Amino acid sequence: ALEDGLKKADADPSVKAVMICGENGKFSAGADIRGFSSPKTLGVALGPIVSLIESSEKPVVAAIEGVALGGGLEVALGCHYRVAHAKARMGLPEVTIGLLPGAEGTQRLPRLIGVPAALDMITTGKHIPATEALKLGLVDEIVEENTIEAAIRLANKVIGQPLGPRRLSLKPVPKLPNMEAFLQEAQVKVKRQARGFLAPELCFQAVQAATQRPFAEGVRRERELFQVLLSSGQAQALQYAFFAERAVHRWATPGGINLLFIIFDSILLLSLGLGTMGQGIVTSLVKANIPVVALEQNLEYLNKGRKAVMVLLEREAKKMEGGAQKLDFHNPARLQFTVDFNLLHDVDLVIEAVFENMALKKEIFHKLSNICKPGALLCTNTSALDIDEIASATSRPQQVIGTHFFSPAHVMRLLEIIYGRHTSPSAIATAMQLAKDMKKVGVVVGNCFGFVGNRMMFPYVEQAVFLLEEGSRPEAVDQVLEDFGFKIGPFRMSDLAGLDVGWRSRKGQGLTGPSLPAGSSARQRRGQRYSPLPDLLCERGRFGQKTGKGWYQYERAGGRTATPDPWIHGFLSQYRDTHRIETRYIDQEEILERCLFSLINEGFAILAEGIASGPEHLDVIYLNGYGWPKHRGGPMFYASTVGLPRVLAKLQKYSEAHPDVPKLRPSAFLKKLVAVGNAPLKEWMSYLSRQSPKL
Ligand SMILES: CCCCCCCCCCCCC[C@H](O)CC(=O)SCCNC(=O)CCNC(=O)[C@H](O)C(C)(C)COP(=O)(O)OP(=O)(O)OC[C@H]1O[C@@H](n2cnc3c(N)ncnc32)[C@H](O)[C@@H]1OP(=O)(O)O
Repeated sequence: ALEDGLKKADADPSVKAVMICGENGKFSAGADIRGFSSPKTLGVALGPIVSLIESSEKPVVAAIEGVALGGGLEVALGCHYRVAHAKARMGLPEVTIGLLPGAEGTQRLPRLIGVPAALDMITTGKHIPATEALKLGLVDEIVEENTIEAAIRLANKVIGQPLGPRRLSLKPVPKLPNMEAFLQEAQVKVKRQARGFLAPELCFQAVQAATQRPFAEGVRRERELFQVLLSSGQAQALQYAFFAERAVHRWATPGGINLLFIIFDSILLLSLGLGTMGQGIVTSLVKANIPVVALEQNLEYLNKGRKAVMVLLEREAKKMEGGAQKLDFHNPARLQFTVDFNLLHDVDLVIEAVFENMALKKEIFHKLSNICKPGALLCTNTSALDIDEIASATSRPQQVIGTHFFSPAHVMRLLEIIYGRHTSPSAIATAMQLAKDMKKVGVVVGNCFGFVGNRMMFPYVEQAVFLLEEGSRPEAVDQVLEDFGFKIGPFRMSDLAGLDVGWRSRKGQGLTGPSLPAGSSARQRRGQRYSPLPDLLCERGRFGQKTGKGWYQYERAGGRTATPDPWIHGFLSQYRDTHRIETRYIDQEEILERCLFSLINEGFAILAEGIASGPEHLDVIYLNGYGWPKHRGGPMFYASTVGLPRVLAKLQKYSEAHPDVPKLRPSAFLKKLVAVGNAPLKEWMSYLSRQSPKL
């Protein structure tokens, strides 16, 4: 349509200028991402159309409203002038779906805004607001009112002016005094951050080509690099992740109810407990512009919590400086701190974020149930506790729901939303809307120990520790998983989170500590293999970073630089001698497979039990809450790329070698999917004959 329109305009002498805009207040979100997996649509090349726009003999003005992203912004870059609405956003987000701007954007953008700014936009894919675009010179004008009228005004004004200087392909890339050194440094940074993710590096190479070659040759290079990415599995994984994130917004209860109207504007929210999680939750709520009351049990905790929240909010306000939105946190109507439980009468929604202890939570929910107004929704922030048991302490279990935030709660995007046996659809809808307003990804899951994310994490961590017993070292296991793409491996993660957290939970479950029955075997619990290694470290005061020693040693208590610890190596070998464990060399493949396939196996069990409604839900949880490398699409997508028969065969092999480890025993659902001929991921759920009552 663009091509036809331009040709018509060129041929019609009564047309003096052209304005390009989008429909319904949006310029363009770029190419249809679904089209990248269908070879038919790839024949339509956008680059030549952008060139056609640029070569027009009549001035072409882009009127940018809403978004101009990817191919959409590339179209705008072909125009001779760009006018944007003040609320518009622009960006080249192709890198986030595993690609690079493939319609000459990598060659035009550096010519317009310079290499450093272009490189930043193209390698990160960030969206920038119109105000920033104006400062960078990406747009010529921003308007508060009618963008289209403003663009037409500008078009009329420039009729007859020379177009040569407005054609970006004819401009040289602005020089930097130290271009070579700048590029070298930028490449090192991109490589370091990418950890096996191809697109940022190829984006870099495309921009580098703009600095080294004439425009046409740069475009050729851009196309070559685009093709490399297009055929890489990484682009498919990221595009799957894009749609998976949107699919989790669609949820349904067992009765098929999936949406109720929630009016959320005037909600007053109460956050109960101002520990680390509470502080992050309050910060996120203020950022989402939701009026919030923060309640603590005594003044000492309240003042400590208030101080910490203020530090976080000041930091957030700094980050938002220059943007359209301001953080309003000094206004008591938006944020107040109190120890007065009477304020509970007025709130519409409570998020309880006290210590992870069932007795304490039940006591609090009993109190909430008595004080809060009838319609108020009661959310509990828990990472593993039974929602039904917490709800049983109230007279309104239909309004009790789990909201599992991830630490730090003002940074992490994931919010697991856990419904109990009695939770109503409107409670789920409200929690989902809250997630959206907080700019988080809400994923609705069923109620079981550890819910989805932590339940899948347990076998992964368990395998990592078993590997140490059998002969590996913390740094070897971490290295394999970090090479796979995780930001940090399981042992570095455990040191960061604190080994005492798991220790407390295992004591609570009677797996260690005083409640462990006398005469229990050191390495068996309830007939299954158990490793006491983490408990032994805790007994020696090695809690990780906070004590300066854990699976690694640190420069000091609270230090962050992990160094392999010879003490741990000696301790492990003594442990193996004591328990007569034969030490063997464990290769990288076994480390990777045992950790990942046991996690994936649990994922299949979760799907079969109806705890989550599809593999996309599990993948979105892992991508947004557990640092799973985005370019691998999430654990279940990864399993589909490895091939389910291979995953099954490996689990069978490891399970035979370790018959006392139930989490290595292949799930019946995985076996079924292999038996029906390695069903594609999209069809997995159709092979579950009977939906579990949990759905
Ligand atoms: C003028 C362009 C013509 C293109 C011709 C094709 C030629 C092909 C030649 C290749 C040359 C390369 C071209 C270019 O360099 C490559 C690209 O442009 S890749 C695409 C880049 N764009 C993006 O990555 C944008 C992705 N979208 C978003 O960031 C957000 O969706 C949004 C636009 C900011 C809107 O956010 P929200 O308001 O929160 O809404 P949703 O996210 O829920 O989206 C609503 C709905 O729309 C679907 N959707 C959004 N963008 C795309 C897209 N680009 N392709 C397909 N579908 C898209 C989204 O999935 C939602 O639908 P649902 O999944 O809920 O059904």
